[in-house]
Amino acid sequence: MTLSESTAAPVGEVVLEAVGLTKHFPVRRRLSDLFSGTKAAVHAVDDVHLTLRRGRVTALVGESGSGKSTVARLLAQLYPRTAGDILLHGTSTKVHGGRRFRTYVKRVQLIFQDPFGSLNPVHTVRYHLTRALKIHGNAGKTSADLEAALANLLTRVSLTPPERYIDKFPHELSGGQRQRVAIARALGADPEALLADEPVSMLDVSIRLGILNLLKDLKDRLNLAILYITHDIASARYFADETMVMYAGRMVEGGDSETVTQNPAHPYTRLLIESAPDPDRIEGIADPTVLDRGNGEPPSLIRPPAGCRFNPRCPHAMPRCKVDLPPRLEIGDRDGHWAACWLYDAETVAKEGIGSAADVDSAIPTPPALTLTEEAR
Ligand SMILES: Nc1ncnc2c1ncn2[C@@H]1O[C@H](COP(=O)(O)OP(=O)(O)OP(=O)(O)O)[C@@H](O)[C@H]1O
Repeated sequence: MTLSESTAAPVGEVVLEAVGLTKHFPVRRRLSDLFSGTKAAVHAVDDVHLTLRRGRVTALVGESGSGKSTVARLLAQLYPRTAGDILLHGTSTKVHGGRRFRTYVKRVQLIFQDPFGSLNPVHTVRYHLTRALKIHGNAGKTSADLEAALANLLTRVSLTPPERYIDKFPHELSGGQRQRVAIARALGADPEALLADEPVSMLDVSIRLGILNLLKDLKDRLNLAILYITHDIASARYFADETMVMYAGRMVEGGDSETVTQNPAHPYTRLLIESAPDPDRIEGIADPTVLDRGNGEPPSLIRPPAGCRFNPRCPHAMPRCKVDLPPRLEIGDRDGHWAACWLYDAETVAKEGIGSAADVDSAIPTPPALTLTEEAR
């Protein structure tokens, strides 16, 4: 088997789309819920729209609990969705295990954050990769084909020479090498899309950039569509073509990565960037006053706030923000840059007059240029 290097599909071709994707996890009912007839649920993901294209990385950024991993698991069809749709090459897909699931995961592969947990400690690299190749029909017909395919996979993730790694057990490898094996296993399916859920967050800081560079190389050579999930918005600027920001289960801003990270529009994105570790700030840690200005904690997802979910923390909240959910509004600086924020609706601002987008610029100045954090280096 040879991996389909730079396959014939054009760069930018849409592979996977989330359309109004929603996931509510039911929570155990209390006695009072029984009497009131309410069904409590964690609103983990609400009305998410995103598009993954060949040869492009889309970053999904947000703080812990914002729903990023749930989006990845929904796209991987590991969870049934509450509402919305997942389109693979424009066709609605809903699979529950079995052959249809296998056909789906051949095209869409998930890489987990923990390379320790995702590889079985009692099996060698050879076992893990052979299994992936066989399951997805890429092992060839002869043992020589299989050996060539195994060597090809290990070479593709820069574990060379392959014979040095092929018979090792996971515990004999470093964290970075294990993550490379996990990526090679995903490539064994010869997929079109990779869903990378915080692929470097559990790795030693010194090897993170190597794994991100590997994914970038795979994107280019194999023309893969990559979803890169991270809480580190600086690495999104470095690695992703497009960045989407999530807050409390909803998308709040999106656009090309350079614009979203250098000219963020949504007050939440600005706070996220200001609170990102920055080597230029004292000891490289976040300025504690920054998030204070944002007023505390993310909201309960069992009873999320009405209107914009960021309104209780937003220093610029207007009365309408507490009532009406803001739609995606074009910012106008770059094609495709949008924010779900009433500050970009001239009519609302004129009527409620509390703080226009221009006022936000002076109150929360556009943060300084983001550099790749020490963490991601
Ligand atoms: N199986 C589940 N049952 C109930 N609630 C869940 C389940 N999985 C996730 N949640 C809740 O859904 C919300 C979103 O979680 P999710 O893991 O998707 O966020 P995240 O942004 O990926 O966070 P992290 O970066 O910490 O992984 C959280 O409130 C979480 O507690």
